[in-house]
Amino acid sequence: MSKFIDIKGVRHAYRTKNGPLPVLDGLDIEVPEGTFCAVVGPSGCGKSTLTRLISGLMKPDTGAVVLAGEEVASPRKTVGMAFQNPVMLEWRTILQNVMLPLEIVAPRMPRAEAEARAAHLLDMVGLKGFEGKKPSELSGGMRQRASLCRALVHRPQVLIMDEPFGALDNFTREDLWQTMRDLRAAEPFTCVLITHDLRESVFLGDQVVVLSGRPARTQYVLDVDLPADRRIDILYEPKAGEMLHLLRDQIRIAQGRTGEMH
Ligand SMILES: Nc1ncnc2c1ncn2[C@@H]1O[C@H](COP(=O)(O)OP(=O)(O)OP(=O)(O)O)[C@@H](O)[C@H]1O
Repeated sequence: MSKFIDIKGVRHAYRTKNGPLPVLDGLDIEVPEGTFCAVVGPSGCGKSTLTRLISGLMKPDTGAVVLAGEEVASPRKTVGMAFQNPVMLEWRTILQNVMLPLEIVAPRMPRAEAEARAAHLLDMVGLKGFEGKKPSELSGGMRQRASLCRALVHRPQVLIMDEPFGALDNFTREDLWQTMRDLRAAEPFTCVLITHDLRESVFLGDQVVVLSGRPARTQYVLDVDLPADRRIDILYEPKAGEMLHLLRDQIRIAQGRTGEMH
């Protein structure tokens, strides 16, 4: 499969008043089209910086981020983003919030078509009947579902998610993982997910990239050889268990804690 996102030899340092702070140092990630890449690594290693580079909000000092054959040099309209705390506009209904990217990316799309597209996605994530509610009338999990719809409404080339389920309780989080799986099955997209949750990375990922401690390089890449229509139960099976052990060991190495007991 061709690489859709190609991150090659990326190095980056932030300029701070105390001098340069190297954050990424030798990052190589290849994400084939239509696949899901989960990125894990120690706290503060540079994961969010990576999302800024892919979305074109920043350019690396050296190396390149190539998206669909083109080097990313400025912010992209064809990227959808979802974060831990979805910012929803309280004066707009859920349907109107979900439609927002279409107003920016496809301003000529007839309103009825935009509404139908947004309503279809809300239906898919189980929010049929909530289209007319205001964001504050929804639970955190429901708001995150709506935020996923908003990130996907304009059919982005790439969906970037930075800890989108981090603030949710375990059961809601697992529900959302299954929603993600169903959304992908219905409308394939290429995705990069930043997460601290190894179970999440194995359940959702086609590959899991482990970053080293700061400055981060690509330390390890795990191919998640599990069926695409996986169910939560699969996480309790030996194959997934082995992957989770391996990832935990890799995180320990990334944290520089190789000598510790398991
Ligand atoms: N704009 C900035 N200017 C200077 N330093 C920054 C800037 N943004 C991030 N940093 C620093 O760069 C390092 C990496 O930050 P980043 O947010 O990418 O890490 P992260 O892996 O996403 O962190 P976490 O796991 O805690 O979410 C941190 O030490 C952070 O303080």
